[in-house]
Amino acid sequence: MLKLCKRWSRSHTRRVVWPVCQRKRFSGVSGEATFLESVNMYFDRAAALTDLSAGRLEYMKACESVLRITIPFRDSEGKMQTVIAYRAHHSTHRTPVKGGIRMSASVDISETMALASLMTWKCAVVDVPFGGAKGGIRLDGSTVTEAQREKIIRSYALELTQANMIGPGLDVPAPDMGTGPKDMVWIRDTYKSFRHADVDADGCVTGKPLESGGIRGRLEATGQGVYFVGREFMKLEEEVLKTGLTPGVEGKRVIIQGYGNVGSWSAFFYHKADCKVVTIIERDFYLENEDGLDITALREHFDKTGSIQNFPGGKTVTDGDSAKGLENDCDILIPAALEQQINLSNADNIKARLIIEAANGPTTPGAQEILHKKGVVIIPDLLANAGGVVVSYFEWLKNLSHVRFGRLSRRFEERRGATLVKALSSLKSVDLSPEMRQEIIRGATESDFASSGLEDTMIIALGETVDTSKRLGVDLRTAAYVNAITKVAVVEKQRNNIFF
Ligand SMILES: NC(=O)C1=CN([C@@H]2O[C@H](COP(=O)(O)OP(=O)(O)OC[C@H]3O[C@@H](n4cnc5c(N)ncnc54)[C@H](O)[C@@H]3O)[C@@H](O)[C@H]2O)C=CC1
Ligand SMILES: O=C(O)CCC(=O)C(=O)O
Repeated sequence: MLKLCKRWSRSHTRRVVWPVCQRKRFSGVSGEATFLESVNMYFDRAAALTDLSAGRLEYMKACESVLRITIPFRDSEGKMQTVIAYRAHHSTHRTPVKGGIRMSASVDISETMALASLMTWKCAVVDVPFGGAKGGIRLDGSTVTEAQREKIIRSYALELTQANMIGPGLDVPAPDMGTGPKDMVWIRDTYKSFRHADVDADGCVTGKPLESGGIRGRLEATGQGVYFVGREFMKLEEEVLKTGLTPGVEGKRVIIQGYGNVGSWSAFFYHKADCKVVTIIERDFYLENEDGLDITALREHFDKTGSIQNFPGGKTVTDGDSAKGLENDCDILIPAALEQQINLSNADNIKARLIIEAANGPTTPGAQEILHKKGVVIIPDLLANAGGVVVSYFEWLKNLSHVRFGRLSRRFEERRGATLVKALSSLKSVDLSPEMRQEIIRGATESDFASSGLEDTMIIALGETVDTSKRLGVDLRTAAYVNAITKVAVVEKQRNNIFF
C-alpha cells in the first residue's frame, strides 16, 4: 500500500502521508550512494558498535512518516503551477520534532528523509531534547515573486497545521537552504490564525525575526557553531597532529563553499579569528585571494551588489566547474552549500587536512574513505553544523517562557558588578583597567546567553565525540553517530511499550 491517507483539503492543496518503508532509489552522484543511503550507511557503521538489537536499530533507522503536499499557485502569466513539498518526521522519540525547511528545485522525498534522519542524530549529539524532522519545497525561489512565495509558504504552513504536523509541542520547523526569517514569520502567522488561543503559538517555528519572537544570535548561530567546533578541535594537540597541521586556528588558510547564511557567517567568524579565507566558492564561480579575502569588505560588496562576484579584493574565476575551487590549496575546508560536493570525482584532489562539514551531507562515503586514507580529519555535519538547532532550541525556550533572556537579571547583575568594581578600586593593590571594569560591570544580554550557551554546547559535544572516537578507535563521524544512537536508544526504550 502506497498511501496511508489521502484527501483534498479546503485550500485545494493535496497531501499524502506516505509509509516510509516504500523507499525508491533516487539518483545522486553517479556511481555513489545516494544522500539517504549515505546517512543510513553511516548509521549502520556506528550501530554495529552498539549493543542494541538488530530489530531496535532497524526501527530507529527508519523514517516514521512523510507528508507529501501539492501546492497550486498562479504564475505571473496567470497560469496554474504546482509545487510539491514534504515534511518528514524521522523520529518522534522526543517531541517536538525539529528541522528546517529547504526550498530548492532539487528537493525530493529521499533528500528530505535523509535530512530528517540527520536531524534526529544531530539533536542527540548536542543534547537538544527534540526528535528529528525536515521539510522540503521543490521550487527555485528565484523564479517566483514575493507574493507567490508567500502564498506557497502559507499553503505549506496551512497543510502542516491541518495535519497536526506543526506546533510548539509537535513539530517546530526552522530555516534551511533557500528559506529565511521572512518565511518563518508567514508560517508563524498562518499557524496562529488557526490556533489563535494557543498562548505558545510563537514557538511553532524558529528562526523568526526578532520583532516576531526570534532570538538574537539565531541568524549567525550555525556559522558560529562551525567556528566554535573548529576552534576547539584545533586546540586538541594530539588530534591536530594527526592532520599534519599545527594547533590553533590563527593563520590557517580556509576555503568555504557557499556564501549563504552558513557560509557567510562561517567566513565572518574564521576571519575574525585571524584565519585567511583564501577561496569562497559559489554556484557558478569562485573567488580567491592567496593572502586572504577581506571578509568585512566582501560583506559590504555583497550588500551593495547582491553577490560576491567581481569583488575587487579577489580574483573571480568563472571558467569551468566552480567546484574546482574545492581543490585549491588550504588547511581547512568548510563545505557550506549542498550535499555530495566532496565525492569520488574530487576527493583525491582535496588539499585540506581538516574538513568541517557546515552543510548537511557534503561528503560521500566513497570520498570519506579516500580522505581518511590520506589522513584528512572530518568533523561531521551532525556535530559541526548543529549550532543552528541549538540556538533554535533557545528561541523555542524563549517563546515558551515569554520573556527575553536577561530581562530579569541584567540590571541587577550590573549593579552588583559596579559594587564589586567600587570595592576593588578602594584597594591600593588592585589596578583595574577601564576594559576590566567594563567587563565586570556588564550584565549578560540575550546575545551573550545565546552565544555562551552555544559555545558550551559545542565544546561538550566535540569533547564527547573525540572521547568516543579514541575509546573505540573510530573516526569522528562514526563516534558522533555512536553517541547519538546510544542517547536516542535510552529514550526509545522507554516509549511505545503500551502496544507491545
Ligand atoms: N541555515 C541553517 O541554520 C542551517 C543550514 N545547514 C546546511 O547548510 C547548508 C547551507 O545552508 P544555508 O546557508 O542555510 O543556505 P542558503 O540558501 O542561505 O545558502 C546556500 C548558498 O550556497 C550556494 N550554492 C548553491 N549551490 C551551490 C553550489 N553547487 N556550489 C557552491 N555554492 C552553491 C547558494 O548560492 C547560496 O549562496 C545546507 O546544506 C543546509 O542544509 C545546516 C544546519 C543549519
Ligand atoms: O534550527 C533548526 O531547528 C534546524 C536547523 C536545520 O535544519 C539543520 O540543522 O539542518
